[in-house]
Amino acid sequence: MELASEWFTHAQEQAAQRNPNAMSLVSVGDDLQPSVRIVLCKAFVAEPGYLVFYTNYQSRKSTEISAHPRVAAVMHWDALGRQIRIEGQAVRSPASESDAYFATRGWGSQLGAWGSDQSRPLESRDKLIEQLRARANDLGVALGEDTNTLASATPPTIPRPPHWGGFRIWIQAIELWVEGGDRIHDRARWHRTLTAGDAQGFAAGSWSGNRLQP
Ligand SMILES: Cc1cc2nc3c(=O)[nH]c(=O)nc-3n(C[C@H](O)[C@H](O)[C@H](O)COP(=O)(O)O)c2cc1C
Repeated sequence: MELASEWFTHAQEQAAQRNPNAMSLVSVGDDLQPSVRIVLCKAFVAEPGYLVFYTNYQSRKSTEISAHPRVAAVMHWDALGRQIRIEGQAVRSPASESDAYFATRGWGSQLGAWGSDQSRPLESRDKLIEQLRARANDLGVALGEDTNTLASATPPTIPRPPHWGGFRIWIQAIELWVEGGDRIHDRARWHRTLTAGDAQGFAAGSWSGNRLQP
């Protein structure tokens, strides 16, 4: 976990690519159909071993995770020749942590979290703008000509919507992959057991691991 966390930090520092904290996140529906999308990893907590991403709690991914908390994720830094694969279980972050992160976002992103019912059907782009303006109005935020500008000079205080927040992915298995010449890559995988603890965490067993053939 320490090494994986170092890789994650290194990729940010090197600005290895746009969104070096992007990861593909897989969830599974009731019909066992996996679905995948990119989300941004906002924290890599080596001890006790979880990742954090933020999203709409009513989105497809969140609905699937609520019913089936087992997820998989992958990060890939092409310029660095590195990949991290993760399997684990997702639980909602504590509300206080989501509040703290939400408060660091710009007002535009904060408003966006209120304005979009992520993953729901949409009649037209215009309807979305209408919805965004109406919700901004409900929050007492006056927008300018377009939705990217404010009518007032002072940035508004926008609270976190109850339907938006973080998930912690508790890591049960992790593989580090380093690109090698002639496809002779270097792979190692570690795993541990996770036993359900309190609502927001797990009791984790000790890690064991081994190298894998490329
Ligand atoms: C680079 C990039 C970063 C993204 N980051 C997030 C994110 O952190 N959270 C999020 O909910 N969606 C993020 N998205 C959008 C998701 O990929 C996806 O479209 C959205 O979450 C809806 O997914 P769902 O319908 O499966 O729930 C990102 C997309 C891209 C391309």
